[in-house]
Amino acid sequence: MENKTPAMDIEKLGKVYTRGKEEVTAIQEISLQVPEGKFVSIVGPSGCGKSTFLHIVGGFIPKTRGTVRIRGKEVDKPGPDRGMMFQESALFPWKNVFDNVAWGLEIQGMEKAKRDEIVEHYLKLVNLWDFRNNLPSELSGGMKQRISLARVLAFNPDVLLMDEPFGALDAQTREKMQVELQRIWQESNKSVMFVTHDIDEAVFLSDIVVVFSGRPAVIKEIIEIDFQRPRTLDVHKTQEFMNIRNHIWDLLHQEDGKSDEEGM
Ligand SMILES: Nc1ncnc2c1ncn2[C@@H]1O[C@H](COP(=O)(O)OP(=O)(O)OP(=O)(O)O)[C@@H](O)[C@H]1O
Repeated sequence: MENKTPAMDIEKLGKVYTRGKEEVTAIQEISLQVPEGKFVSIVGPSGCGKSTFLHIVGGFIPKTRGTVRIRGKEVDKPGPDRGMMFQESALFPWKNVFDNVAWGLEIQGMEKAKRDEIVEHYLKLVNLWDFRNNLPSELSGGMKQRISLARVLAFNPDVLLMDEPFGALDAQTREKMQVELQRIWQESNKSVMFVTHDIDEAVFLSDIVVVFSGRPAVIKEIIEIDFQRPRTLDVHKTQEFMNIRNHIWDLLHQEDGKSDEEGM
């Protein structure tokens, strides 16, 4: 059997937060392997530890136990091999779209000609090249998130970590962004770990959906989604999609109250 190094390899990860004298176990123990090029979503009850998990993989917060490897290399702090995207776009309001995407490359010391070429490539990939001279305030929420995505991709990270990136968008824009993200992901060929509250979003986008239990998080189930790509929004109407969605819904509702009660 082929034995390829996974893009992300999380082994026996545990996280305990300390609040004064109190200890909060956010993650009991999670092991997860994300194969190269796959799109993996994480869903789970509110407060179960999804963001904590993603931020540990990103190296933004320290783990208590376990190991995180990106393409076989152990990591415990942020690095250019991991690109992170959040719910809010965090663009510089005083810089135009082009300069927002160029910024990270500029501080890396990349020469201008090369930088300009990369920025043009990614702004075209997210279909916003015509808006390169606009300020973020002149753009819609969906456009801002596409620029954030262009900015992250411009760094050419090995893996993309996304924490509810469409959480602040209206339902229709959100669906359009899912279709766009699928296209961009297929063209860029990255491995993705995507945290969402939205079951439909997870099923539509993913090769694999990982369902977390209530806090402290463990993996409740790993579900493979094998609808053909590229998927269109019509896939929502198929019986198979509805069956998977209902199954995940049942798994999450078995967990009702567990995280919130303890997490208050
Ligand atoms: N800095 C912190 N200090 C102490 N406890 C924390 C800290 N950050 C998160 N927690 C606790 O850890 C648990 C998991 O939080 P986390 O934000 O990872 O969950 P989540 O599943 O992403 O939540 P949501 O779905 O609501 O976004 C919660 O009980 C939260 O209160």
